[in-house]
Amino acid sequence: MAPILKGEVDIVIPTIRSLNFLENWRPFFEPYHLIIIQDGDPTKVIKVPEGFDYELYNRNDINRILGPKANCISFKDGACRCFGFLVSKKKFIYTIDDDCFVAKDPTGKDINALAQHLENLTKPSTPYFFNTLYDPYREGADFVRGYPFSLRAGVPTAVSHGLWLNIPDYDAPTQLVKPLERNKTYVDAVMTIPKGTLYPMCAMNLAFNRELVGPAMYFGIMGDGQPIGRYDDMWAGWCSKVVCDHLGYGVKTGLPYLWHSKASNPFVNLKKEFKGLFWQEEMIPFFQSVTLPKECTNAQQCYLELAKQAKEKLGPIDPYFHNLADAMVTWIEAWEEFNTPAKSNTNSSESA
Ligand SMILES: O=c1ccn([C@@H]2O[C@H](COP(=O)(O)OP(=O)(O)O[C@H]3O[C@@H](CO)[C@H](O)[C@H]3O)[C@@H](O)[C@H]2O)c(=O)[nH]1
Ligand SMILES: [Mn+2]
Repeated sequence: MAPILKGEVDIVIPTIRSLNFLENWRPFFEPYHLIIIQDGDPTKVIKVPEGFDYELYNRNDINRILGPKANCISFKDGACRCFGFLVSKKKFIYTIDDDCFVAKDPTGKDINALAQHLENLTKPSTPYFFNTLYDPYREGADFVRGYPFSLRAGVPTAVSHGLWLNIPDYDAPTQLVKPLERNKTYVDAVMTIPKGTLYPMCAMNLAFNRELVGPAMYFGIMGDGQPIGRYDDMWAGWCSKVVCDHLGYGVKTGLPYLWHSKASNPFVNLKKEFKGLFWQEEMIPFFQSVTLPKECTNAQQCYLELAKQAKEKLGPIDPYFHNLADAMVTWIEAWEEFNTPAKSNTNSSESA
């Protein structure tokens, strides 16, 4: 079978380890283009398994390409992945971590996670009314009795959030008290997260429509030099959900699963997450109450408005939020620069 939407997808991988996991994904990823963000020491040479089509950026490349704007891209945190979203020219992004492997469905068949994400993204979402049989557009399902006919066309899907077998995406305190917990439950469902409901977005197995929501998929300033780490995907998830709700786009969660073989250390994670564990109790109410003016009609405009409101409402918590709001503005400036047709050549350090 021909690979689905071959020319319209980039796979973005942040890595501070190795890319050996790609061997496991070869049958599914080889037809697609990879954007690899090498985090940490830029002098380290990382090997990309033979046969993959890729471009690779290390910190020196990011600094050279973005100049002063490079300070909006995190160092020593998986948040660096959003540089790949910025330089991509494709409609769809699939992003995955380097400690994730192909999972099996209950029949023992290998799951093609990317294919399921593309299926989710190319079919509508239903954020305004919940369908009790979950995704009505899946084969074998439909809208149940009592579902408003006026809403059955759905809305465009902007985000597809996949899940994880084996090691779940727990915060450090939960990991510490449940070191042996493993997720063995495969739930065969895809559902739209209702309008007005936030969720903890994990970037381990995530796909999105870059044209609809790319500017809102900014992973913040985390890691080296920052008081917080590992809240990158949470921040992007809250921002992008608010933007999707405002613009009338859908966010789905559920299938596909992959197999996460956790490589991060919960004690190290606790140090990185510590402030976030407190701050999230104020960040979330901010996102729950934020409203965007009707004049904001695209993701860039929404995101700049969010930056303004975040500075005003979250700034009093800690000076970090002032810097984060400034970085959000820099990100949009970079997005506009890179997403105008004349500025497409980034000269990555390697390509195949
Ligand atoms: O400094 C770093 C640390 C990590 N990376 C790369 O980022 C991904 C995820 O890292 P890791 O597997 O260590 O993290 P987990 O706790 O298992 O995963 C979740 O944490 C999230 C928050 O960052 C992440 O999105 C979740 O999936 C790997 O590819 C690392 O190599 C990095 O580039 N720099
Ligand atoms: Mn991991």
